[in-house]
Amino acid sequence: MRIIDLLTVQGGTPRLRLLGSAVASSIGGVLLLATVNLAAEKMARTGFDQVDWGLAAVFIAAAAIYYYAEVFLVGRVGADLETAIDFMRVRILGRIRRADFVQLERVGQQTLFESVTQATQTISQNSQFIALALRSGILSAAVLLYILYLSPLAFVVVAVGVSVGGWIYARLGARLHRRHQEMMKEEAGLFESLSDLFDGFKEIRLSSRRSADFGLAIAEQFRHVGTVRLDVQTHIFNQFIIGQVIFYFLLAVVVFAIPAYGLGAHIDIVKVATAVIFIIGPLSGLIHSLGILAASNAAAEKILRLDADLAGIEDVIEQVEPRSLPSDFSEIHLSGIRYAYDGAGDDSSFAIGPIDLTIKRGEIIFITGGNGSGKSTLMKVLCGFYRPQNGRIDVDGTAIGSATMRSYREMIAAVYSDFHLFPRLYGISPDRIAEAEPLLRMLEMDKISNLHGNRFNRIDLSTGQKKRLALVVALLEQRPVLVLDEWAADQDPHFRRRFYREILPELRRRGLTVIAVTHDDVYFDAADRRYHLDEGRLNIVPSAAGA
Ligand SMILES: Nc1ncnc2c1ncn2[C@@H]1O[C@H](COP(=O)(O)OP(=O)(O)OP(=O)(O)O)[C@@H](O)[C@H]1O
Repeated sequence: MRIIDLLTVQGGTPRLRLLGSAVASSIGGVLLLATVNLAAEKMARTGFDQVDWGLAAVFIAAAAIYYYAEVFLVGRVGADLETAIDFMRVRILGRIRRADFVQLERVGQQTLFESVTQATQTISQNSQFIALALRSGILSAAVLLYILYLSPLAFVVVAVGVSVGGWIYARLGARLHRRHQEMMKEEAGLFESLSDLFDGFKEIRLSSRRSADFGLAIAEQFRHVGTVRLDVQTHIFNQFIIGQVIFYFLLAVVVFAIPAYGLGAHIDIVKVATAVIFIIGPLSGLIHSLGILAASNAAAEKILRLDADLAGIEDVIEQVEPRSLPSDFSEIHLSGIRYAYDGAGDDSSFAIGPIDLTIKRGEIIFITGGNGSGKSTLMKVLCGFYRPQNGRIDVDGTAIGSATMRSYREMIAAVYSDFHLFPRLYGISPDRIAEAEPLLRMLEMDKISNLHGNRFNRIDLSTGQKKRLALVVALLEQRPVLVLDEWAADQDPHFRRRFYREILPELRRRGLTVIAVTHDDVYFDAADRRYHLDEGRLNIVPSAAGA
């Protein structure tokens, strides 16, 4: 059971603890049953005005054992599962941070999101059902043993009845499970349509025909999901009723069929019937919780599989002792770099290279090229996210490999075209935060957003404004190399001019090396050199033509 694997992920002995308390709870339960049966039998023999205080004391003790074992069991399972989930979440987040970039892209955000949020939620919401299933299973077995003690024949009858009933119930459950899966699929489709509604709100509002058409389609989807859900509810109800009928039928076998064959004289029918009535509770609990347990188990499987997958795609640079690079560099050299998506040699996949490029310290280099020519891909290779299949990157003659990659990445700050602005500054020491003010002024953001401590007081900004804040953060990192991917594309003409004519020269004065992807042909002269990418091939543009 994957849910139990999840429980034991941190080591310790939760299995034993659970089993111990489930056994204690079951002993308490059977003791309650046996005491009531014994007291009833005694009363029938000695008269109804006689109270056996000894048995009453045993009953209270059994009730206390049952109560405390149950409370411990349910509480403990919940606590153990929450601890395990917290542990797994932190471990998975750590693994995501250390994962190989390309392989993480393949895992996809959806899987990560589902496992870290929805799957963990399913488990923690249903933790009590694990305890219930365990306790109900053991208690049912204990009551069956009690019936065996009362009469081997009654035991056989009840065991066969329970097995047949269980089989019918499980068959119904399998059908229910299939319908449930269908319902989940339909609901996922509905969720997608709702996302369309929010993401495409503007487009929908702009066209009344699209809006009406979309409304009809989504209403139809709602109707369909409603029908499937009703069908699932009917299956659940049917299963419940049939389950109850099976038990009553079992009771009827005990009180009618056994005496009918003249076997009643050898069996204490009343005690067996009481035991059968008693076993209905734990058996229904077991069957009910098994369905929910299956969902928790599937969720645990999802989490554990993601954890294992992420462990398998840990970036190699995390597995080796990092080596530092000299703090001052003179040049970064890319030689014979070739990178192809989806593995080398696949003709259908896009590839860049072979690329030769030398970037000298303090230079401003522009990379230009049409849409899909490979500019962002080159930036990802340059930043060390994509490992080229051929070629190498050198810093002052030192080849960048697994051991030096971390130090190499530490040289680079970047604002990508699909940048993310964190509302908080992470990894920037408090004494550097004071340097943010002049940077915010330089980027004309000081009147719009400021740092309060290490947090921006506003990030509900336009894309161009957010990019300016992202550049502030990149500059606060004080790395020698700055990579900008179409940074100026979202800036207004005034600020675009300021960026190319004032800010870039200022960054050059500060000694930064800037590699910028740009389409702004008016300002190509702001670079020391310009390279043009054409279907993955990089060519220098002679300065007379470009700069
Ligand atoms: N993760 C990926 N897997 C496979 N192919 C990809 C992936 N990302 C990009 N590509 C392909 O690589 C090619 C180059 O993409 P890239 O984003 O580098 O272009 P670009 O020059 O930055 O384009 P744009 O100017 O439109 O931003 C495209 O044809 C794209 O389909």
